[in-house]
Amino acid sequence: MPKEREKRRKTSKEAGLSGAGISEGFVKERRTSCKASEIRDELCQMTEVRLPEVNSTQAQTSMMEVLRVPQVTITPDGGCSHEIGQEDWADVDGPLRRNMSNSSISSTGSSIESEDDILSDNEKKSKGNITLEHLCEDTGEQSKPWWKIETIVNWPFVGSQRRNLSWVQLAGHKGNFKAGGEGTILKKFSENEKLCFERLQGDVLQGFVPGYHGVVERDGEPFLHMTDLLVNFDEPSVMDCKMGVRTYLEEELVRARERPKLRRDLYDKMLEVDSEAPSPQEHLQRAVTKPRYMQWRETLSSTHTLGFRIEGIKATDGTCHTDFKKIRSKEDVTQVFRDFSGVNTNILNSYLSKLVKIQQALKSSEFFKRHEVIGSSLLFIHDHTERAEVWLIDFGKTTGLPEGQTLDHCIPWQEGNREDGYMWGLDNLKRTLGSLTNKGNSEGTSK
Ligand SMILES: O=P(O)(O)O[C@H]1[C@H](O)[C@@H](OP(=O)(O)O)[C@H](OP(=O)(O)O)[C@@H](OP(=O)(O)O)[C@H]1O
Ligand SMILES: Nc1ncnc2c1ncn2[C@@H]1O[C@H](COP(=O)(O)OP(=O)(O)O)[C@@H](O)[C@H]1O
Repeated sequence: MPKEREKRRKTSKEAGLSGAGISEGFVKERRTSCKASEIRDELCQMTEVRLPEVNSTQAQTSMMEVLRVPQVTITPDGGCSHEIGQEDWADVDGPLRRNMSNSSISSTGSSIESEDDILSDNEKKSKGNITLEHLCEDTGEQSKPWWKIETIVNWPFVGSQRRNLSWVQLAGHKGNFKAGGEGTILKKFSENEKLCFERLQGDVLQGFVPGYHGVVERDGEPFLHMTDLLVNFDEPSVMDCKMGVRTYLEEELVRARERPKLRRDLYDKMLEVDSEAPSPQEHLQRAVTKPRYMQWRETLSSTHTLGFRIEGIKATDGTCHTDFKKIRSKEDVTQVFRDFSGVNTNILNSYLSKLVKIQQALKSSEFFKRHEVIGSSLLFIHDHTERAEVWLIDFGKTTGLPEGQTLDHCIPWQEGNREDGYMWGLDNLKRTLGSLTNKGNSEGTSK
């Protein structure tokens, strides 16, 4: 695997409602400077903005979305439409196709993509219940680490460990996880995620992320060894919420401009959801760039409107659902939470108090202050005992800022400021859950 790809191997995620579903502070801030129509026009000029068709009742919300997250459409010539040339076509359909999708704008930041990048979504994306393979022999030893760094931990694997593990993977790429020792899992190595785990040790957020046990090698491949968060639950219900107003790194945008790469797999994924989503040019080239795909996904879902989106759910009946791409409005998101929690107020209150603790920890976290948190998720887990927990997972695209720079995580993103809207999304998530527990809400099934 090319080194660069390992660095940014998708392990991904990230996020940000007020009563009106929109940050009032932000709206006020913009109102003082100019009218919405002027801002829109300005943005449309600065970037190629794709405004969704809206009816009058949606208009204000949609406008605010546009204002909060500028849409930057990357086209193959770096911003302007152009006729697709022979070279581009070769990239899309020819022998270079493998390289094409592994552009410098891929999630991994690699300039050469691996074979799995040309697999279809169904082939490469995990959709729920899986069996984790156990790569460890019962020798009581792990294979000799190839990794020369000192963070490798000799984790004491024991003979009684399970060979295979029924597990739930609601997002991410297939094959990214293996069973670890008792109560642990192995995730495909990413230098970036490793750095984050190391920096999180000792930070106030440590208690809110999976326990980290270092890097281990299995079958010649490095893995991050971490606690399986499902382990103390009995047939858990699980939800993955990807946090933030943006799901791609600024550097991916920059690279896409400098060296745009067309991806047929992302075009195909777009078509599966909405055959009218690609522009005429994109239909012609049968490919889109990754930022274009990611921005389309953000606008289609609640990422832009609420600063978080639902990626996947394992429901109480054991079924898994990952078809939430068009869950966008506050009402739709709330309905998904209603179904997920069964409107059990004990569970909802536990989730809420956990979110409050997470928010407090985030506010004082040095790690959070100094990182652009992209593609990270909050993992909600509860079971029939009404135990309910929330953890932060997936730091594959969480990136440290230059020395001295910090983020607010609430102010709107503008290219260059690296803001991610995580806190705004968390606020909206709390409001969504809170709306289901309001006193006087006859739906509550307090037990
Ligand atoms: O959810 P869908 O619509 O399938 O789109 C996926 C997700 O955004 C992945 O993020 P996550 O893993 O956080 O869910 C992302 O991986 P990155 O996080 O590596 O960017 C994939 O990029 P590619 O792997 O480049 O296709 C992208 O195709
Ligand atoms: N430590 C963990 N414990 C339990 N489940 C986890 C853990 N980490 C990840 N998962 C599961 O795996 C899925 C994908 O995880 P993630 O870290 O986002 O992988 P990727 O980087 O491939 O996107 C999550 O949606 C969740 O279901």
